[in-house]
Amino acid sequence: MIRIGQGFDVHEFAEGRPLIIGGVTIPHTKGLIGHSDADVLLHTITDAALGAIGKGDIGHHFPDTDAAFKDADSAVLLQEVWKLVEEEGYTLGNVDCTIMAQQPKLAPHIETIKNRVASLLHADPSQVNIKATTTEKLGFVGREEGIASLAAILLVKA
Ligand SMILES: Nc1ccn([C@@H]2O[C@H](COP(=O)(O)O)[C@@H](O)[C@H]2O)c(=O)n1
Ligand SMILES: C[C@@]1(CO)OP(=O)(O)OP(=O)(O)OC[C@H]1O
Repeated sequence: MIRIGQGFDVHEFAEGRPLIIGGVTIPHTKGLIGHSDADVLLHTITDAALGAIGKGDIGHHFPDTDAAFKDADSAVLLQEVWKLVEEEGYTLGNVDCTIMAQQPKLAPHIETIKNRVASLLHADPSQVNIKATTTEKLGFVGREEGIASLAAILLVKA
């Protein structure tokens, strides 16, 4: 049995915030804001996993009106969702992600992010692919107002 899911998320930049992507703190002049730690990549993967098992979205499971999730570590939220995935009998086939960021340059951090995501999904790094792209200075990403992210995930059950 296989199940496919996709995810998309956007977070806005603000001064004085750490930039956390894929559970990794990336040195930059500003970070992303949200109710949680605003880890745009982990939110995208969380939504893709929930989509694959037909269980709604991140805001349904962790409402941004609930103080319990204020400044939440998005790695913990993903781990909770991954428990649901495993309870359904699925493991990761592969996940492919695209991060849209004009700045900072993410290439030096991709390997670290990939290893961290693989560990959160109880998978081998070869099952995780992380890509980065600018939007050629166009739109909100191009104006460095925020970062967007996309993911496609395949779950497999023996
Ligand atoms: N934030 C980013 C964006 C892109 N990269 C790397 O640069 C390559 C070229 O980007 P284009 O937007 O011009 O296609 C891209 O393939 C990534 O390898 C990056 O490291 N960080
Ligand atoms: C993660 C949650 C919960 O803290 O808050 P945000 O950091 O605002 O992120 P978003 O991508 O809007 O997803 C759902 C939320 O309920």
